[in-house]
Amino acid sequence: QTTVFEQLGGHSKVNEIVENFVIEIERDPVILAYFEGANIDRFVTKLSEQICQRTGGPCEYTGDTMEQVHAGMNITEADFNRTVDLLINAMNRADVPHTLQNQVLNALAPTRKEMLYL
Ligand code: HEM
Repeated sequence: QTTVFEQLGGHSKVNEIVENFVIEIERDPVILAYFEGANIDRFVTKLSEQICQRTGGPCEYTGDTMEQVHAGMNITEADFNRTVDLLINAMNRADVPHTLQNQVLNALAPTRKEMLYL
């Protein structure tokens, strides 16, 4: 059976989603505020790895834990949901079909409880 990663179309589509996601973040003043001082190149690399790994692709996530990364940001539920909306916009702009979008979101959903209100 094929993985979600394969159904997406592999690395190039994951990279396209993440690049679009960064553009969406840059357009959203509320979420952009969290990224002041962040290393965007590193964010792109590590998030791509993580999406690849969690969707069943041939990658190993080499970044810090979700708790470590997001600690001190005090991310609210509303801002978490707002960020998910930006990711959905990014996937729409990358022409990812909706059923597949849901599978990507399901693959990332477990991270939610690892970063809220830390
Ligand atoms: C779908 C949920 C999310 C996932 C899977 C995720 C994943 C990641 C990953 C993989 C990194 C890079 C880790 C590293 O550098 O080792 C990162 C960094 C970051 N994330 Fe998230 N994230 C999520 C949601 C959020 C939300 C909701 C916010 C804020 C509203 C946020 C703010 C940040 C910031 C500011 C950084 C950069 C930290 C720095 O470079 O100092 N993330 N995230």
